[in-house]
Amino acid sequence: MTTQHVDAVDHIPSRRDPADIQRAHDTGLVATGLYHAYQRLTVLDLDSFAIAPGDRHAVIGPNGAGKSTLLHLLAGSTRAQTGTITYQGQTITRRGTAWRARAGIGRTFQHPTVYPGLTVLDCVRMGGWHHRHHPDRKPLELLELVGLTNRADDPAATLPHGHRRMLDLAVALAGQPRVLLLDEPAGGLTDTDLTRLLDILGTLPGWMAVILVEHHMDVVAALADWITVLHHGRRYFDGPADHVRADPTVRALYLGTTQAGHAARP
Ligand SMILES: Nc1ncnc2c1ncn2[C@@H]1O[C@H](COP(=O)(O)OP(=O)(O)OP(=O)(O)O)[C@@H](O)[C@H]1O
Repeated sequence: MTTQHVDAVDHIPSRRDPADIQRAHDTGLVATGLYHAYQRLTVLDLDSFAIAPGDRHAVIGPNGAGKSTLLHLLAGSTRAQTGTITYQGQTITRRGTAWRARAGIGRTFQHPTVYPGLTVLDCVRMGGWHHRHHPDRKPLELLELVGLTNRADDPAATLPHGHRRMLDLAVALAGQPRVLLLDEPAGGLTDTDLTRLLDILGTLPGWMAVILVEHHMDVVAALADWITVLHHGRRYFDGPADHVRADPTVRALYLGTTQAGHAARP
């Protein structure tokens, strides 16, 4: 792929409506001036990123674009080197993952791991420990949701990859997130689990904000109302999901074809 055209694009501003951004500032999750580098490699350089309750926001882009890094910074598992993150109007830039999880920022992982030695059911209980007196769904209900009822008493470490991914989702939901960060939830799923995932995503409560990092475009299409395209850590494009998915430049960039170097950015 010819990337010169893309590399020349620097800090495309978000097209989000200022009213939506204000709503995100007041009630959602907002990152401003986020920058992260590994040694001398800049992996994320975003002027702003905002999500309000009820938003369904996908982040797509080629491998290495910085998508997971953005989720790590929002979840607190990686400390932002520069920038500010606020949640419900409060600055949380220096808060750790446990604080953010308790506050309502839940996540799944690109490479889900399980608590060693715990059963599948206990993993879900652990995910909801901070709501144990007021669970909105019982752990067994969540296992039923993700299709793992018959594995409840098995050691979680014995689950195959796709089932670990579904368990990871149940663990995240047990934490009753108000903002749910999903890192490639469809990766490696069987068709059956993929169908189940789409069903689950379709039933998430309307007030929940979801940030979806995903390569599987059917999943993006099913969930997202807004898409940000990252490339080399920068916003290459963002807009309503149907506009972004139809855009030939984005398609070319995302698919890694040579057209990306020649098509004009809209
Ligand atoms: N711990 C690390 N140390 C050094 N470089 C890293 C580290 N984690 C990520 N990177 C690099 O940062 C860049 C962005 O990685 P990131 O995982 O955020 O990309 P991504 O868009 O999620 O990619 P993918 O779609 O392949 O998961 C990549 O070049 C990656 O190799």
